[in-house]
Amino acid sequence: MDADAAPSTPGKWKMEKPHHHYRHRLFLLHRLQNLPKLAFWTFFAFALFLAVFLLSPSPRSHFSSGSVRRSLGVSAAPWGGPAWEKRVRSSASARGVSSGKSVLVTGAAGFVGMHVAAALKRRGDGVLGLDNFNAYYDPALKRARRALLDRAGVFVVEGDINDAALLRKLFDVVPFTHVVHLAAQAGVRHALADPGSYIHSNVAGLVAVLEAAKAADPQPAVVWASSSSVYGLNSKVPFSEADRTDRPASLYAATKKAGEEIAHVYNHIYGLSITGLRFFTVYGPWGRPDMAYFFFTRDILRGKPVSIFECPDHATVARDFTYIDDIVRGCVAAVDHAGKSTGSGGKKHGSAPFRIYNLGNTSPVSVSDLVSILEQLLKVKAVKKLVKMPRNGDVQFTHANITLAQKELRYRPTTGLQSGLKKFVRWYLDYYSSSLSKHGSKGRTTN
Ligand SMILES: O=C(O)[C@H]1O[C@H](OP(=O)(O)OP(=O)(O)OC[C@H]2O[C@@H](n3ccc(=O)[nH]c3=O)[C@H](O)[C@@H]2O)[C@H](O)[C@@H](O)[C@@H]1O
Repeated sequence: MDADAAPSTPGKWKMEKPHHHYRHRLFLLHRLQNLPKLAFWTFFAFALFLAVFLLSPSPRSHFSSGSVRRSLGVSAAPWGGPAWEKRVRSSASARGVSSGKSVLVTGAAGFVGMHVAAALKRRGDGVLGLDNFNAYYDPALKRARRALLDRAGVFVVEGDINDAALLRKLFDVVPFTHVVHLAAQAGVRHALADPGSYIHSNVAGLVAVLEAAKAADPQPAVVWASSSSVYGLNSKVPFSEADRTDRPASLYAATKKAGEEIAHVYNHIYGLSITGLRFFTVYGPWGRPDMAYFFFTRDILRGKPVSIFECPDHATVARDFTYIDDIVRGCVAAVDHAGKSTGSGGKKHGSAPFRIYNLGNTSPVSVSDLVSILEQLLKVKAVKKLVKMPRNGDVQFTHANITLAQKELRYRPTTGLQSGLKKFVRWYLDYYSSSLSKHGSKGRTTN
């Protein structure tokens, strides 16, 4: 017996007795007598295995959970074929004498994804988008963002980041230099309702993307979206990258924190260059309808009450709201400063950059001030309800220290909340009213 395999509590196993070849012969005899039975059970086990194999999902959906996909309303679009590959290649090809970057943007039909993809394309990079168009919020808004990218020359492939075969195919067709990974299950409070979707997208999905990047030749550099929410219950302000992030207040935050640790592993083992960006409450035109500034605007216009959270001691709840154009500049700078991955064939050949930056605005504004600005811009008085902050994963306060991003990325936010919201409101009125006139009273929904 292997000494290491022995139990630590003596007397639980009986030591083997001698004369074991005599017992072995008896055992063989017994087996021979039972041969018909044995054949039956072998056949039965094989049939069972075959049935399970045939009924199980194909390897294409290896990482995906069918129920999660269905609950999110994700539809798998067909992909592949010479015409599709041609479109993928052409979208991902850098134009003229640009830096020659070829970037895969995941979550390209999302808020930040659309803006980043458009900005990279504008300056001449090749850009391919990927998005699963799930129904977490109005997919029509995502399709409108896709139409905008389409006009800009960016093809958005419809597919899930958990589809390992699709990712492999994309890397086979295009030697991407960079991946900007923005696909995620966002929203702090929704994690109470659908925890599985956060694990599916932010943990399993991130691993699927890093697996594809690690296996690609050449390996791309990866820039991805973490979140200010990783600071959780940290009370030291402003939040610096070196501060504690081991006390998340929501499952969303926990999955983003897990993502940072997972990213470290892929950098350490496979030599992937990885930059994590901690976004602070990003807002602006083409934003997300699940965010407070967005649905406050809708509710104020409809005369519906808006709930303003406050802490039990009446302390204000505040956010370091950051305008989308500032975030886009931060993302593009992160791409340009990413440095190279060093691995090939799944092996690391030297150390590669591993970085984390805060991208915030550095001036927190209370939620009640946010509502006042909206009232003034919309010229409508809000019906305000002060509500004790529910225990839903929200934290009281966020405030970014951006010294590191300033130094290394030359990141300098320039838009204050008042002027940023002005641009958002202009877009909102235009987007929803033009839709109203096009589609009659049904209009666009902002769910
Ligand atoms: O910074 C981030 O990393 C996160 O920013 C936002 O999360 P959050 O800051 O909670 O943004 P909102 O959901 O728009 O909430 C903004 C503020 O309004 C408050 N709020 C929200 C809803 C409500 O009904 N009333 C209310 O006062 C929240 O407590 C929060 O202080 C995004 O939703 C996350 O996806 C993102 O990762």
